[in-house]
Amino acid sequence: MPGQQLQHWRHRTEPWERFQSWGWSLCLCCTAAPLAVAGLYGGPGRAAQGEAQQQGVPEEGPRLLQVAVVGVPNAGKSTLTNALVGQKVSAVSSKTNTTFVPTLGAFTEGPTQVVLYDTPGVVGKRQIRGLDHEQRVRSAWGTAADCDELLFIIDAHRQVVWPDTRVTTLIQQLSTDPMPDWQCPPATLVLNKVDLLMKDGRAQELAPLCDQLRSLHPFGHVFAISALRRDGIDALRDYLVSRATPGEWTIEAGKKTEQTPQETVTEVVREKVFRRLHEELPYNIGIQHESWRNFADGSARVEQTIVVPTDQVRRIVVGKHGAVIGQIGKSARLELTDILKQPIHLILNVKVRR
Ligand SMILES: Nc1nc2c(ncn2[C@@H]2O[C@H](COP(=O)(O)OP(=O)(O)OP(=O)(O)O)[C@@H](O)[C@H]2O)c(=O)[nH]1
Repeated sequence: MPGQQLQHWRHRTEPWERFQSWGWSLCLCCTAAPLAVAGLYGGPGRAAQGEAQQQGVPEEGPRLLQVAVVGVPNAGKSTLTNALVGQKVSAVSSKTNTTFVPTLGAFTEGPTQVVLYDTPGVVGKRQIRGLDHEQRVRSAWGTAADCDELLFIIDAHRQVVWPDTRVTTLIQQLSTDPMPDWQCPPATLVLNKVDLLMKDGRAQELAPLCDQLRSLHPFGHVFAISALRRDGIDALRDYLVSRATPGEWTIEAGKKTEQTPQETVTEVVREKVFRRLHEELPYNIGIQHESWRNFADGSARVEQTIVVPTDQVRRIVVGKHGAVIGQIGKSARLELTDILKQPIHLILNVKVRR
């Protein structure tokens, strides 16, 4: 397809040569597509912009790209959003459906702002379980429909090892009808968790997968990445920057999210709860913000309540002698102190609300 380019993944810590043969096989898999080496993509990359600014080139007007990160549960949407933004804006856990509502994060490069919406995991109509689930899926597609660009992310390792027809069906639906009046924005395919394929020695299976998925939907570009290890993230960022068009920024300059600090605490606490207890917990657990008090030494006391549906779940979350909630609080506090750049004293309560 003219103009299409395949960005391929490059391992940061290993010499490029090691992956060159693999890169060529990807190139061959899409014969009409010129191979663009990660980092050499023709868009206005960071290096070029920095150079322009140094040379005193006058600043252009603002540019904007709104991007929806869409995929099945657990594909790595939140991990990718956080990696692109460069800050935790969305909860990540191995428990599926950690993301309840679209979460917004942004990064800026020179005159360009890229706003990312991390959406709840989408599934086919037949896999929807209950009204709540239907609303989450609908909100994901609704967010995508309003964006300029769609990143459709899949767990490439899983798809190679256990090919899942639900994923391929969803990709087919991108061109048709995930929701009424749907018009798919320009879509990019993101093959995530390539680190696991490398580990299993199955990286060569990415090329046929890429071919198969591109035959189901006319993806403009394909990126193979590891969101967890940040491999391929810079190339994807540069590509998104190159897609922006003139437009006013929607998030204040210098900010990466519109989340209030309270919401950031809630998101981090939620992630830690699900990470620590993923198999044991039901989904209907809420995190409620109670209070925030700043102290003269620059620290803050933040109190939140984990709302659980039964006494049994409360006992699981608290743990023996408070061990579990203690660990959750400690890891959340350390991460929050890092994100919010102020020492956080985190008080977590656990309450039953049926
Ligand atoms: N090995 C590996 N694991 C990853 C990668 N990206 C994400 N993960 C892991 O996959 C799991 C799911 O990641 P999330 O980012 O929460 O996935 P999601 O698509 O947002 O999930 P939902 O919110 O449930 O839809 C987590 O345990 C991540 O650490 C990757 O590139 N490599």
